Amino acid sequence: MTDTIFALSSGAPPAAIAVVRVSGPQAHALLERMAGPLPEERTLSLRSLHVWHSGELLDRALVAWFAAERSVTGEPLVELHLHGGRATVDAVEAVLASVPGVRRARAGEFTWRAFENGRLDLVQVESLSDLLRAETEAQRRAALAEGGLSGKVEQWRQQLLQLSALAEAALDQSDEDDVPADRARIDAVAADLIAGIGQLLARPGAERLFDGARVVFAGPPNAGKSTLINALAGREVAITSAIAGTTRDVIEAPVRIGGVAFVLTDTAGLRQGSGDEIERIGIDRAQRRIDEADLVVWMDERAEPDVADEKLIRIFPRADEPGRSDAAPGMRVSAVTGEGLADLADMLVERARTLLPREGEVALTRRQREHLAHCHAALVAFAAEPDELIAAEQLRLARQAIDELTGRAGAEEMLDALFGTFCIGK
Ligand SMILES: Nc1nc2c(ncn2[C@@H]2O[C@H](COP(=O)(O)OP(=O)(O)OP(=O)(O)O)[C@@H](O)[C@H]2O)c(=O)[nH]1
Repeated sequence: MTDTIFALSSGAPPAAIAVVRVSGPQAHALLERMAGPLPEERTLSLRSLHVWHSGELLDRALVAWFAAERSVTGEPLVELHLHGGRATVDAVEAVLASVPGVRRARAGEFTWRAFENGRLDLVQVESLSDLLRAETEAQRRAALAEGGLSGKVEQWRQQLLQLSALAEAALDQSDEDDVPADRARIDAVAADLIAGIGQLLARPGAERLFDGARVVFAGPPNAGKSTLINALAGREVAITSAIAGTTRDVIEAPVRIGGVAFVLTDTAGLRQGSGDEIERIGIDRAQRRIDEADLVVWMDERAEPDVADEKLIRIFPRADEPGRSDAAPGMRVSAVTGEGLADLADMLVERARTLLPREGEVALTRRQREHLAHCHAALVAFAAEPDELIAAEQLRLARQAIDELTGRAGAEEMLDALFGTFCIGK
């Protein structure tokens, strides 16, 4: 029999209220034993909780229970809203744990059960995972929007099933010359699917939102890269010194600016013809970072950047220093006086937003994109395939890709990785 699991789901002690959730076949019986006859379903009711064998009072708490058909886990579920002191929570948990077949939940186990019981599909689990780890406003909104993806995918799956049925019927009829295959309808459904999925694939992905837009600061030794990163980050993240070549490797600082996540990367100064082997390796790495960056803050007024326009931000650093030319290209910035810092921050946010999913729009994670891209490719191959048997195989591949996307066809490793991101009690 399935274990009944419990966990503190919110309000780590000491807190005003600590919610312990209990899910599994014994959940309702446990509540009855502690609190007496079950109150109305899905309604918080005040009850005294007792240790049933000794009669000892555990807490006066708000309790609620949910039938399996209406619970988030798809199992009998109970919530105990306890007074959030350590001793109260410990005492209740100890009583629960003393019952055979009842144990503490592992990380993500409530969500896992919801998935197993068909309450959530994998796309919904991912958006929940994103919501729980959202740290910026943009991430929170995107995770909520992601919730809408599941419905869209289900609609595509239905269309694919319809397409498969049509193609199957056409295959059966192909020997009978007098019955025209419903080719026009097949083409229309396929074209619709290809367009819809293609549109979503063309949008910026969700990973930048969570991983942060990658900004590389590039320029000669002593340009003030590390000092500028520290000023933007509002803390010491990079080593600064007056000795040219201080930053020998790459230092990354995850920061939030204007509600957007960034990773600011300090690179070794791009000095040509450096004699020092270690410094040269640092410079190679810097070049690679520039190639991979979303945005490059170029801090060298004497050299022309070898960086695509759409990711280039040119600044004129250390602008406060006497004798610095007024005619140099780029936005004047001083990490010391603060001149131009707010403008630079605004520009970073503005440029980063063009790389990020638009607010409220569904954005795909890497995993989702991969499966949808497979589905899309199979559909395109299907539409172009004259041989009906090969075309049917392409449709099967498209269906498989969708099923992998929603978790109907399981890839165990991926499930482990995903559920590993949840905390205990979720
Ligand atoms: N006056 C003034 N000095 C600055 C400014 N930014 C940096 N400096 C000074 O310039 C020197 C070099 O700064 P860093 O931030 O270490 O320069 P870097 O580009 O990271 O140097 P490398 O690590 O060698 O590539 C330090 O002495 C800083 O204090 C600025 O805006 N104004």
